[in-house]
Amino acid sequence: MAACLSLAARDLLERPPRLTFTTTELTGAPWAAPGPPLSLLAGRDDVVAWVRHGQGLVGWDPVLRIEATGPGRIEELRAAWRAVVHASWWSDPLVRPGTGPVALGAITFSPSSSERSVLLVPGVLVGRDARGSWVTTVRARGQDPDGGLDLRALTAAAAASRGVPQAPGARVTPGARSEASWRAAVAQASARLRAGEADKVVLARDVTAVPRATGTTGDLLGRLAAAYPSCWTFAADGMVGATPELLVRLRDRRLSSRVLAGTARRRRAGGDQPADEPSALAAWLEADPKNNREHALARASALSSLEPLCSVVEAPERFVLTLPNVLHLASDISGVVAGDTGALALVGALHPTAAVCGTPTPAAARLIDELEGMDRGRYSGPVGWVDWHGEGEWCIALRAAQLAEGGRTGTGPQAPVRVLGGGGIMPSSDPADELAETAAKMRPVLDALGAP
Ligand SMILES: C=C(O[C@H]1C=CC=C(C(=O)O)[C@@H]1O)C(=O)O
Repeated sequence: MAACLSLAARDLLERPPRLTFTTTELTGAPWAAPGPPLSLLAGRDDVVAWVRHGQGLVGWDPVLRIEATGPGRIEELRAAWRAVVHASWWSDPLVRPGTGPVALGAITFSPSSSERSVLLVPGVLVGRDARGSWVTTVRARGQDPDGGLDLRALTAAAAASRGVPQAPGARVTPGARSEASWRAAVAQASARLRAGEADKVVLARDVTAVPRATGTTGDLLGRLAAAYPSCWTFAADGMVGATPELLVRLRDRRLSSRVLAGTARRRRAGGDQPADEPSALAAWLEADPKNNREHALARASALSSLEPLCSVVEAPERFVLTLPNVLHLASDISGVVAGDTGALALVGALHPTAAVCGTPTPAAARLIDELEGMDRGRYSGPVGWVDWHGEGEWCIALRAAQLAEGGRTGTGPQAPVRVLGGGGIMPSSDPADELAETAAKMRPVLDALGAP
């Protein structure tokens, strides 16, 4: 395994590393059967992942880490990745989304976060789409090509797919603030919205989960993906989760985005109480004025950010997205991108959306700074991947957690895990109800850890 080169995006521009990427098609039984790619991460820490419905990308052994902070972080990462691609050689007989040079990244919500925004180039990246599987290996130019990946061993690992171990169980303790103090912040936010400071603000909170036994990031991801197959299960630099919200997908100049805002939580069966019936909850959600107003604001703000960048934008009627823990009002937006705008430039134009910040953006961001009382880190920031010609797929890091030490080897999910969740606050919000909503949004990660 080659050492990982860690560079600030700005410094990298002067002298980008010269990498060689080799994509090879993976054929044969294990690559066609259900199982890979996520099963390849079983037992591993320090991984990257982007998987939905059993397809996507999983990688390990990072060779390059590009870091940026501050208001220019997205643009700096974009420029640095472009410089890396320009300085690289690659061989890619497949030329499909996700083949050839690819970097995965996690970007902070706030420009003033003390955490770093990163793009990571894994030394081994296995991909799978509807047409088949492949692996891309990366080495620094001049590095011994024979020190590369043993394809037979990789295929044997894919064939020996083992089940995901049970969740270890975890103890949950308060994060930056207690539940009572978060409810007080929601009450203050609603009062300030009623006074006209903004239309909507999204407030989040965190809890700390301490697993009761050692586990690995790969196993945690396996449990998340099994429970939430329609969400994007992701991992980059220890930021992990299973998010339902697509910020932007850019493929062949066509853009897609899924805006979510407005939530009904599903209660499980308990005692003699039956579980909530999704169709009844959906009907309630579709008729609820507070949730509809919240969704309309998020949808309008996404459309106004995208319209200047696209030659065509389409946004059919909103619909209800049903997940195991919650239901959301959802709008799918599609468009054709004008000019040569890449995925990271679109991420920069869209972030922060009204689904994670509020509206109008500057007033909502100010309320978050004043009332939330914590650094969100990469939670509710963009997470995703970018390829050699700037296309890719980026979601919003929701239903997510930050593992300690970036999830690096030896610090897997036994070390404290910071789990975060938030909700759109409106003038009429009920603090207790908003708190329960954040708890429902934390369930994916807490269940994957086995927390009660
Ligand atoms: C901020 C979160 O969810 C956002 C996305 C969907 C619905 C939301 C809501 O109804 O409040 C939030 O805007 C979160 O999951 O932490």
